[in-house]
Amino acid sequence: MPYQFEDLKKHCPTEWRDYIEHSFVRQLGNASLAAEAFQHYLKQDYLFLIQFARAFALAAYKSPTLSDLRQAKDGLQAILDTELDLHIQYCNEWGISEDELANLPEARATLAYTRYVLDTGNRGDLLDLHVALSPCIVGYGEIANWLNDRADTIRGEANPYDAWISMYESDEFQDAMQAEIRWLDERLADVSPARFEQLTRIFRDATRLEIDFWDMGLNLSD
Ligand SMILES: Cc1ncc(C[n+]2csc(CCO)c2C)c(N)n1
Repeated sequence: MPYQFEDLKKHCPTEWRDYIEHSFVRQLGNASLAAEAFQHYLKQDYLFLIQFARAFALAAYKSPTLSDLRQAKDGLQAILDTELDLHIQYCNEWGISEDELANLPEARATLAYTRYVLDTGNRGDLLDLHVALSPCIVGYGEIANWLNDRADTIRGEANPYDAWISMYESDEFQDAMQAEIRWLDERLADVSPARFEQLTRIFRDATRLEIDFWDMGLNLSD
């Protein structure tokens, strides 16, 4: 049986569930999340996205074909043209300028996750890098869908975090998630069991670092 993206998730079910169904996510959905926690998360996510933009640029650099280049470019473009706009807009509403954002110190969870992905991409090949990036791309799309399926999720003006959910449930992000899964399915089909084990480790580590990122937001840790 050839491997598929789904098999990566099957090899770390507990970590994947702890990431998707994290308390931060539940509270964001039912509008009970403390404003300070969301602010702390979103400010750190601005810094995170700048490093992740570099990781997608690294994927472009490591791309041998035009279609691989396009896949990397789509990720970079989504960060620069869509995702960061939401962060800048929320922060403007709170009176935080972009200059201030750019000069914030990085929390340890931000440093650990972003540098882990960049290092994995630097020393490994394009597949290692895409596997390291996949919990972020696929996870946030899944989180938006998971929240939408829950009865206690509050949508619209009654939830200050509605714009966040809307962004990740949008066709643009859902399509990007599907494109990433297709890209990975095609490459994973050819890997050996030993190589799959290596990739599973990367996937699990990146998923654990996503959990730490939610914890950082909830606990206001720096
Ligand atoms: C900690 C953290 N993890 C994942 C995302 C979501 N995300 C980051 S880059 C990207 C792909 C292109 O937009 C997506 C979906 C985030 N914002 N912050």
